[in-house]
Amino acid sequence: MEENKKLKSELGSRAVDVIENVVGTFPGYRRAHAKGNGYEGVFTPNGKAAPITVAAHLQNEAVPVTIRFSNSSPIPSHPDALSPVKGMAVKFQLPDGDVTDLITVTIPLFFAKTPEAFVDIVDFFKSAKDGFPNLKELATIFIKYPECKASLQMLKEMRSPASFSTCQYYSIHAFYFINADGRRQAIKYQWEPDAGLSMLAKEEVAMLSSDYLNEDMEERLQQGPIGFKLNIQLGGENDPTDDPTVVWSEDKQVITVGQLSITKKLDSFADNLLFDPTNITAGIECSEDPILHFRHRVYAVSYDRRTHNQ
Ligand code: HEM
Repeated sequence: MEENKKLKSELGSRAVDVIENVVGTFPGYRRAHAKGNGYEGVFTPNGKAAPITVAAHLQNEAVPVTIRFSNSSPIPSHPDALSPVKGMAVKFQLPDGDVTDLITVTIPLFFAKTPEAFVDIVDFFKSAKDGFPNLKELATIFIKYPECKASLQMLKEMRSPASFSTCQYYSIHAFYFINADGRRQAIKYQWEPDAGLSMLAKEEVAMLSSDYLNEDMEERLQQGPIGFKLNIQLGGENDPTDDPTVVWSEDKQVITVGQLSITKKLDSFADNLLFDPTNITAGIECSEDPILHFRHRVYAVSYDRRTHNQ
């Protein structure tokens, strides 16, 4: 048991090491989603989740939130347009003083089903990054991990968004909601933008500054708050709860459970905040997804290094 725990913890460091091997080390920065900005806002639940979860922020009382929008790249100087997947991390401050996190991205599925697959696949990108993608190795990756193809294909087709506020964001992982009777319901989260979806053509992106997303948010916030609906998708019997490489079908029941209103950019954003997808409150449980649990260890390693100026 102890041995198993140690191996798992080592794999967490190994995941951060492989990222650093591919892109380099940027002391003080997150090892993924390195460039981002903080905002504050309010989340107002509409009570529709109350029959299926006792989670405090999903009842009837509005709660303050801290939000971090980010580029997915581990390179902090990467221009916004070069990093099509965007992140939205939300920390809800609960009435009892506790916090709960919800981390989402603009792609609905992930490329790895297990921690080992993540390490192998990212390791492969080292050869691609050196300018000589080893095609034999790529073929081996596809044979060993065919499930990675769907997300890599989607990634290839993704365009840069007009704004952080015009993207739909997905939790990718499933979670369980637990109600007052102890009943469990599998769910996935989505943030739906009030502004609607808007992506840019390649020619439009070429005209923009490397920091255009931050500038866009500042301009929009001068006009008023930025809104998102929090939706949950209810999982059925055949929807996998342990596999982030698979999306649940679109016709699944989707319920809006609350409204986020982002009001202000945080000037002195304490970037030593840690958003952890397994940091959840009573009424919510992690699914069996091994990637979800692995992220807890990886983020702790990244946090430890960046807060020790490594
Ligand atoms: C094996 C899988 C994954 C690994 C190894 C990984 C790695 C990392 C690392 C090292 C960080 C920086 C953590 C920190 O220093 O605070 C990070 C941040 C982040 N990751 Fe992941 N990640 C994985 C899967 C995912 C998935 C499936 C999502 C989809 C929701 C995701 C979304 C994000 C976001 C949005 C952030 C930025 C959070 C913030 O703003 O603080 N990651 N990831």
